[in-house]
Amino acid sequence: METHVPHVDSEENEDPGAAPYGNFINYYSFNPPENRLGLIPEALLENIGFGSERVLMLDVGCNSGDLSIALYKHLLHKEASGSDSPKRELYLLGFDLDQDLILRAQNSNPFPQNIQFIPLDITDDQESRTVLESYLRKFGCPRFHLCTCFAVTMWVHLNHGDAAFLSLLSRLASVCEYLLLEAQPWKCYRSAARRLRKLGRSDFEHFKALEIRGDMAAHAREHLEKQCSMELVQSFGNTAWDRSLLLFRRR
Ligand SMILES: C[S@@+](CC[C@H](N)C(=O)[O-])C[C@H]1O[C@@H](n2cnc3c(N)ncnc32)[C@H](O)[C@@H]1O
Repeated sequence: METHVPHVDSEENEDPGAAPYGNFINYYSFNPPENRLGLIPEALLENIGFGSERVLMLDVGCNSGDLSIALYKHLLHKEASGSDSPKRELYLLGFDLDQDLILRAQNSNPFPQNIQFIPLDITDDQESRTVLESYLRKFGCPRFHLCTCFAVTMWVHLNHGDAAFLSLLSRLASVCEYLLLEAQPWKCYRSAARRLRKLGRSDFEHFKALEIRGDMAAHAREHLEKQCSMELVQSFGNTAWDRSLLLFRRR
């Protein structure tokens, strides 16, 4: 029997006119957390050497928090099984520029002691530095142990240009020991821009002028390795939307 599933192969096929920063209100109905979680080992934190100590995570552009929370549970699962309380102290700070999405994340947060969601625009240099440093200071940590940035780079790039794309990567590298990055491939940029045009709206401000184009994961890797003292340690493979999940570490 044939089932009719809407043909959605990337978020850019949704209406970017209504969500020009990728701030889709129903994101997880078409890209459920499992799509990414399936590629990420449950024992990731142990594998990268964070034994039983306190671990701080940062999730950049967390939307309504569904993936942040699912990832939090995923990474605790292994150790939590067989005992009532997880052995590890895991804290997660998720932020997004969309206040409504953050409100939803806050209202459905099952672990408010350990997970915090706040509104923040990563392209606001001063504010993001102040807010992230103040969070880290509370824990007496110089950096987050793990920063995740899923499907955000393209939106920063399209809306703010090449320099902002690179400084996003530099900023992330400067605040963490490990960075798990899912950068949207170039074909997604084209469909996001095409879709906007179809809706009769003008292009993303920077789309035509972008010089960084082509293999976006390779560009990100080059910048992180050459300019940010990071190195690629592992690729977890490609998601159903053909995006690679790359893990970098501070050298
Ligand atoms: C496509 S969604 C991805 C959500 C989530 N990271 C995931 O992959 O499941 C992109 C998110 O990035 C957020 N975003 C875009 N530009 C941002 C910025 N400059 N600062 C913070 N968040 C941003 C959007 O509001 C949106 O929620």
